[in-house]
Amino acid sequence: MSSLEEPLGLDKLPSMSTIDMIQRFSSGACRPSADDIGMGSCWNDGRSCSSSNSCEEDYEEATGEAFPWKRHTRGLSQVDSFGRRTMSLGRNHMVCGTVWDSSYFPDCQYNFKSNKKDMQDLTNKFWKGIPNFVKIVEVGPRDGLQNEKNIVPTDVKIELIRRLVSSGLPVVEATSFVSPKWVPQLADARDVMEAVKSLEGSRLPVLTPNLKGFEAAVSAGAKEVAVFASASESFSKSNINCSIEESLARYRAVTHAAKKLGIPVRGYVSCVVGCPVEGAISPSKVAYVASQLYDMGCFEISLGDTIGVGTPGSVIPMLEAVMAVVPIEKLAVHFHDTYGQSLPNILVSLQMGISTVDSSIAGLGGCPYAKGASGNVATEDVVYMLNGLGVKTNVDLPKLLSAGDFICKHLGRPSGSKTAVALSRVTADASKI
Ligand SMILES: CC(C)(COP(=O)([O-])OP(=O)([O-])OC[C@H]1O[C@@H](n2cnc3c(N)ncnc32)[C@H](O)[C@@H]1OP(=O)([O-])[O-])[C@@H](O)C(=O)NCCC(=O)NCCSC(=O)C[C@@](C)(O)CC(=O)[O-]
Repeated sequence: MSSLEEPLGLDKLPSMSTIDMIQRFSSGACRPSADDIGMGSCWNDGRSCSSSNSCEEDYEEATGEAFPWKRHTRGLSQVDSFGRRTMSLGRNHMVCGTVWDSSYFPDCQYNFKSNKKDMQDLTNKFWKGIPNFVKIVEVGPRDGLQNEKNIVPTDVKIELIRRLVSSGLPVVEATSFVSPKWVPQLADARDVMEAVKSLEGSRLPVLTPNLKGFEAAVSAGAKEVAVFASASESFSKSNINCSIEESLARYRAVTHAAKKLGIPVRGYVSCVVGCPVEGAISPSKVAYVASQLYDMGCFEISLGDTIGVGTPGSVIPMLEAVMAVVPIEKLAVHFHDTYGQSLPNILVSLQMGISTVDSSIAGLGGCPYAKGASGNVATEDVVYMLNGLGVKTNVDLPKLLSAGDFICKHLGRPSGSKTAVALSRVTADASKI
């Protein structure tokens, strides 16, 4: 089967009851232990990886508990505040000449209004496992721009990163120290990193496929890196020109070198539900690669549906297999939106207890070595959904929209974010009144 023709559903994977699993995972069974949260295994003893992360401070302030990324099941005592939560937007945010008025943000207008009893019932039924805070990892400057036909000028990349950082995103993946022959779009990685390395407020990891890339990244000022393996043998070969085992050996060398320097390493697993060549990928393969990355010291494992063929029917069994070998609080999800399945996939991931979500501004993205893959889920759409769920992200939506507007104007095409398109229509209509 061409993996882009049919959605991967339960019939392609071990049979499991979706509802049973959601209930199992939403019952708080996956709550992390107190000493095993966030980047607890990050090498930098004594370094609080959260030190430069303003959202973490807000999170601490909101919950009175130490960050990083401790997941909390929403308790009934929080129901009241949930009902009242809205985005804290000032009025009249300027977005590239557009007036973003908070009264036009639908999630303010349509926030759920109900009595306390109804809210408690709803919370019990559907939202029990959803975390209070979700860490968004913005991958647009890397995953987004690596796939652009026309190479984006360095100063535009730098300005995009600056805007994304100023929107409150806790992590903005800045670029890739890969071979410029393989990805010419990011050949200016050193210049980009040198220009953004002093920006405060967000962590700025970069991709490193081997020791050469790791050393170049560190000498350009990177303080965090990411390695990227695949659950598909064919994709590993086409993306990084080596087998899965060879890639793991390379990444052991990278994590070893990083450990000596106290640099945290994130691990990606791509093709977690489907591969453009091999079709469906078994959850056990994903679990194997994820556990290898975790065992070598990656502080977080991002599970990528690289070609965007997953549905909740295939994502749930995959997550269940990975959660059996890697603690849930160390997992992130990374969905491409080829079939428009990203938001449902994110929602079930949250219900299963995941609290880190990758996304890309304006839905930019795709992998040059994954034919047919479309962009990532748009960050604006993820923030809009999380705002609607009352989940905190600390991201300022108008500033995010402004960043999206900036890059789309540069690229000369409309945003891939439905939220951005809808809100720009709303404000355009309002300005005619
Ligand atoms: C891994 C390699 C380097 C192997 O590439 P290779 O050709 O097998 O490497 P090599 O070791 O034979 O070296 C060939 C040449 O590349 C140079 N080289 C070697 N390493 C580097 C480096 N780090 N930086 C700069 N140059 C490098 C090396 O010095 C040499 O230069 P020459 O002697 O010919 O002048 C190559 O295949 C590569 O760069 N691949 C990266 C492809 C890529 O970035 N793909 C997109 C990533 S997105 C993804 O994976 C999915 C993800 C993470 O987004 C999650 C999801 O969406 O699901």
